[in-house]
Amino acid sequence: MSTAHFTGPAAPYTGGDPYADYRAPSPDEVPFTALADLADRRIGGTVLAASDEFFAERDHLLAPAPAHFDPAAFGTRGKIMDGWESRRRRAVAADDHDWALIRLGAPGVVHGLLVDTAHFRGNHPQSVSVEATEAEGHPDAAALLGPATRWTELVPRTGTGGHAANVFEVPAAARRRFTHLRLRQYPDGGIARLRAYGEVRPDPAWLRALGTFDVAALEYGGFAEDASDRFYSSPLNTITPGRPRTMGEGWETRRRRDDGNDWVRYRLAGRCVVRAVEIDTGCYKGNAPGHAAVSVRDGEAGRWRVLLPRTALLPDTVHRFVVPEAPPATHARLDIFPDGGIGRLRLYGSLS
Ligand SMILES: NC(=O)NC(NC(N)=O)C(=O)[O-]
Repeated sequence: MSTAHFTGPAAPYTGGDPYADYRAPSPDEVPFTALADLADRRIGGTVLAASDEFFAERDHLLAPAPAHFDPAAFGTRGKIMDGWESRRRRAVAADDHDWALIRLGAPGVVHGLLVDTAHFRGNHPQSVSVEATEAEGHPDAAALLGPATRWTELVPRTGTGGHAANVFEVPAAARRRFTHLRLRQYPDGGIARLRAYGEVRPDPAWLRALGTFDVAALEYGGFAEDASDRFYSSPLNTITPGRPRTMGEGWETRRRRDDGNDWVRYRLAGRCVVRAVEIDTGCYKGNAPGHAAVSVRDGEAGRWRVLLPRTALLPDTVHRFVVPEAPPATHARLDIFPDGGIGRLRLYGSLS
């Protein structure tokens, strides 16, 4: 069964902060939003095709930042909207709709979806549905829309609110590995963002062929399970691809005023042996941690064993450490002393 939070139509924008009357459930009501967004552009998600994008391009759907609204921005086609927006259909039949095809950045099991209609007030869809498929290789839009593709329903056609976070839990029967999504909006309208929260399931043959890879990386099935502090940014940022370009693209904690230290606990791609550790304090110049340590654990109940003892860090630096002899591990823990920012943590190793 799908859990829908229908918030109804939205009121017109009357000035001031456009998010002041945005409707969203609290994070406690939708725990799946703490999982990784498998459609995220930063790990390779893309919108392959859409039936119509007259008012606003489909690519906005997967932008990582919340949708922006400038009341004064008009272009030659109408109001400039930060989302995917189709034209108004005329002579609408019951099943008429617009659609978009999304390739997930990382294949995986989707636990819940967010169809965000931020700033679409009089022009949000009346209802939406989402399906998913698991495809081999790199099918294009024509192949995905062909008769050979088997689609599984994640969200049945459900009423959507305007200027709201429309969240849907995926039923247990549909919690399988998928590579692509089809988002439909009935009969037409605008959607600011689509997020597909879940667990990454990489291709095991690819990991076997790689041999040694970053076993903490989100794209290979790593995850930041817990952290001492999420004040400025998410610890998930530390395991995303590439180097951080700004402080906002890493994990930064608030200034501690006690004797403790900040930390992140990671679940690794599987049971692995780590051979090399990379700690990147990229972009953290006045707020890099003084020191860091890395420990690993084998299984949920395993004992933490030190992989990299407490070591001094420099600001804005990629630090590389070869690990002499590491035990097999399923989890890792990064401790920073006392607080500060970490751009990336890379744990190079192989599945054991
Ligand atoms: N004010 C609007 O946004 N109107 C139209 N949309 C855009 N983007 O201009 C529409 O008809 O939905």
